[in-house]
Amino acid sequence: MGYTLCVLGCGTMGVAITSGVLASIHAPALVLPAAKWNSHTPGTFTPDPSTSSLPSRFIACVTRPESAQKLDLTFPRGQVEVTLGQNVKSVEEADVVLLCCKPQLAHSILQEEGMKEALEGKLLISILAGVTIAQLSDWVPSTTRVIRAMPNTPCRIREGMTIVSTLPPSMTADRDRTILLQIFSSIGRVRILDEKHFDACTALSGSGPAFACIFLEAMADGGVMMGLPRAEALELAAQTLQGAARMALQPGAHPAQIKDSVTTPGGCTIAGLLALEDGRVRSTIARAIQVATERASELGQPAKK
Ligand SMILES: NC(=O)C1=CN([C@@H]2O[C@H](COP(=O)(O)OP(=O)(O)OC[C@H]3O[C@@H](n4cnc5c(N)ncnc54)[C@H](OP(=O)(O)O)[C@@H]3O)[C@@H](O)[C@H]2O)C=CC1
Ligand SMILES: O=C(O)[C@@H]1CCC=N1
Repeated sequence: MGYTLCVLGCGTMGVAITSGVLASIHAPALVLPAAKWNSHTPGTFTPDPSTSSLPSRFIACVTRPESAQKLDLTFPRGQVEVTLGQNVKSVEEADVVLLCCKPQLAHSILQEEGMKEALEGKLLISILAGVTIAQLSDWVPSTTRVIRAMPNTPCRIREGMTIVSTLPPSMTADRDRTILLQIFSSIGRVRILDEKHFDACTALSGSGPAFACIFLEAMADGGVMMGLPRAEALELAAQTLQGAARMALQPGAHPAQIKDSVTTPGGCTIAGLLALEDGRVRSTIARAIQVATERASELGQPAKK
């Protein structure tokens, strides 16, 4: 069942999702760790190994010629139709619309002349931070099925984490559900959560790659301080974080247990851990998630007077 996906606002995330999905179509046999986690972890979506619920045609919308040129160079030749200032026509030609613009632009884009008609009867998946299903539903025709997803940049390498908002009863067993879950499970791990959790998910997994990279860079800096070459320090830090994260995702694993298993009594790990605790690293990181959640809830909302 082929269908057309229109990426309405194809910037960082539009590219990440489209590239990941294209890779999964063109290398479907590749079983990624994220796909394995999906199939082993209760509550996550187990993907259908076939790619039949993935799009057969992609349209990517932007407004600036330089963005269009960049997309033409980014996507493999002929796999994505890049359109410039043609949102309505692109949505008309699509079956499913993936809204990936900035939160503050959603209202004006969805109010463009002819957009309402173009969206009639279609599935609209929004990845916008802060913009609620209620807001989006107000801006589109009543026949448009609106759902939210919160992916992250690792979707580009098919190691994403995507939260999908709880599906309305009308969507629990139908084609929309299959399409939605197949898209995001083809590019990483997927979990369904109530929309009330979306701002926290935006902060934790949406913004999370940035927070993780601060920690990663700091670890590498420490290595450089102690004489390691920069490139090796970065490799050690990244692979170590990846390994620890993958251990933490094993069934029954707990980060405290992993930490304890590294911590030889009287050894160097406990010395380093105490230095981290002196720097209040846990509350600093947790507060970052809190502040980012609060900020996420403001995005796409009318400015306070
Ligand atoms: N970046 C991230 O890690 C994550 C972002 N998100 C959400 O994803 C959304 C996009 O973020 P991100 O990809 O970082 O943003 P970008 O700025 O990279 O992408 C936005 C895209 O929208 C296009 N655009 C702007 N105006 C219009 C218009 N009128 N019509 C059509 N396209 C338009 C831009 O192209 P041009 O300038 O050429 O018009 C650009 O390609 C945001 O809502 C964000 O909250 C969610 C999860 C993670
Ligand atoms: O910073 C932002 O607002 C977006 C949402 C999550 C990640 N990037």
